Amino acid sequence: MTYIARTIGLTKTYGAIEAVSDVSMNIRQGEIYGLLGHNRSGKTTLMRMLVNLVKPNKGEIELFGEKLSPSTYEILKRIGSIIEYPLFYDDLTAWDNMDIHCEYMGFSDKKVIGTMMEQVGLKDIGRMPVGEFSFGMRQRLGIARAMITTPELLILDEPINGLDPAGIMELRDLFKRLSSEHRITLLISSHHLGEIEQIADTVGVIQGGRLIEEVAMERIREQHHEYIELCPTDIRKAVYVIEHLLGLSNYKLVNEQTIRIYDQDVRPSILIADLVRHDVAIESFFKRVHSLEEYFMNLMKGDRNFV
Ligand SMILES: Nc1ncnc2c1ncn2[C@@H]1O[C@H](COP(=O)(O)OP(=O)(O)OP(=O)(O)O)[C@@H](O)[C@H]1O
Repeated sequence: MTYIARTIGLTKTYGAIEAVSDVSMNIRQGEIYGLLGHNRSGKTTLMRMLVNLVKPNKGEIELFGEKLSPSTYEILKRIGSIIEYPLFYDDLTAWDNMDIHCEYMGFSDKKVIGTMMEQVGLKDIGRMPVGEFSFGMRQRLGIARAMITTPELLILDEPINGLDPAGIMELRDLFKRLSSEHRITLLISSHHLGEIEQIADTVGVIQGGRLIEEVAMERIREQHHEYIELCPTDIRKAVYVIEHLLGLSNYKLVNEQTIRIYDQDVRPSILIADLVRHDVAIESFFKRVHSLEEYFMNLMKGDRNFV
């Protein structure tokens, strides 16, 4: 397993506040890692430590397999980040802003500006002053700027905050493209469960500075699919009919009264009709939809700050 970034027991305190508490996170190469947590849960502090803007009190950070130290410089060039609100010279065009940034970075290949502007969908409006940009356009320009050095890891703190639905959709597509077409690893923080759920391959849930969960979305989806639960009057007969006459094999006996059917293409009304047709009476029945939201809500113990 190749990890592009790892933290081991990372802790940062500000006076009496433990902003980040014993966090061990693992970001795999090429994935979109969603860091989910409500306000003041420690997301920004964690990200700032990853790029050496804040020094941890305890713990270690490994980037591209190398241990980060206060004097690390070279490996940080392989990372692009927007951790603060991206600032630009508003009177200058997007293109000029990018150009100035290239000079500042000592980066000579300006052709790359065009490529980056195209990737974030701003090529045609590169000559427009940034002051006339919408919030979403500024965010995209910020991402283009963070990508100018073609980073392998892109760290974005709450990039969709304040965007309208169209802007959110555009950024979501951009993130997916950066990950799938350009093989860039992304670490994205958000307090929007729905957003993280849609884009992330791995989700890290941070609460009160602690990483309380780190899990592949695929695993959560596998574990939380829907099922039909029914209590027939004669469970043996019901099992016989379900297995031999209806050909369903993905079921489980929960106890002596209850059966759960996990086959996803079974329509409840048709199942009941089929069972009744084979003389199996049903005493109770319900369809369970265990949503991802429910999973995370349980994890956060009903923390309603998530939307
Ligand atoms: N420079 C600082 N000095 C003192 N306390 C700080 C500092 N930076 C962060 N904190 C505190 O650390 C905790 C975590 O803050 P952090 O900004 O990392 O959380 P966050 O999840 O990014 O929240 P938000 O989305 O509101 O920025 C908060 O209680 C915050 O007040």
